[in-house]
Amino acid sequence: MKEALYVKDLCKTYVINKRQNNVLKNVNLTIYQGEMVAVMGPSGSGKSTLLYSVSGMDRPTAGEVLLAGKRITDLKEKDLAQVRLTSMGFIFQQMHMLKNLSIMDNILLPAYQAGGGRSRQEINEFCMALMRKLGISDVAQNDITEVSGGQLQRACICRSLINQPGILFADEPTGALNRSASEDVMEELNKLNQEGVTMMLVTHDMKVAAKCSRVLYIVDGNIKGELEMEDGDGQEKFRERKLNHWLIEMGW
Ligand SMILES: Nc1ncnc2c1ncn2[C@@H]1O[C@H](COP(=O)(O)OP(=O)(O)OP(=O)(O)O)[C@@H](O)[C@H]1O
Repeated sequence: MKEALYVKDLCKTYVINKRQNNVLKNVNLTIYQGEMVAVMGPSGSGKSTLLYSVSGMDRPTAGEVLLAGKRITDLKEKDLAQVRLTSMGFIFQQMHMLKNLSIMDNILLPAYQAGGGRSRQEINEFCMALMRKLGISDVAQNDITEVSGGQLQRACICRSLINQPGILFADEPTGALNRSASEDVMEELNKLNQEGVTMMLVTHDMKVAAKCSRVLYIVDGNIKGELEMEDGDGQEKFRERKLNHWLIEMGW
């Protein structure tokens, strides 16, 4: 299996008023292509910090990160921004969409910014296909205030995929959604994963994590354990029970 993300001895320390807060302490992990990995753990354990540090949204204090075999830890900001734009997709709980643009224009923007070999027509057609796939083509021309939370999150997923990234990072992708919208969004993410999109997502939601192929449990800046979900685990309820037992063992 090919490595999508390789992380070695990753440390992140925040300094506030001369006081050091060692949030990540020598984290090691590998995510293979095609995996869907959930990161769980208590509040303040460093889940979001880990996601931001491995995805180049934030600079780690020490350690190295390889994206599809390429070291990104010491890239200059401009080069790192290009890697983020072209090789990574991001989905957040708070959807960072631009207010004066339509849903479709918000999705298109990163593709126009990235340049590359695709013509505007190719990009537009790809965008339309993504919106059809995620079931939001009928709201393509709506303003971002004229759609539901679930539709907006689907638009964010389209935007995260517009540059065909090697890996998707998501921080509480269903955190702002009600149960039914959350289930729909997870179904879409699962489908994308089955089509080969690699994902790393932070979640507090057991139902969300139970749909992933592997779960990492982080405590106080270290990965305390990991649970592999076997294909044969099949049934949703069975997976949830298996995860629940394991989380209790982890001290959740
Ligand atoms: N930009 C920052 N500057 C200083 N400290 C920060 C910053 N971001 C996070 N921290 C601190 O790092 C620690 C871990 O925060 P982080 O957001 O990674 O935790 P988390 O596990 O994602 O928590 P939650 O589940 O509550 O979202 C916390 O003590 C937090 O206060």
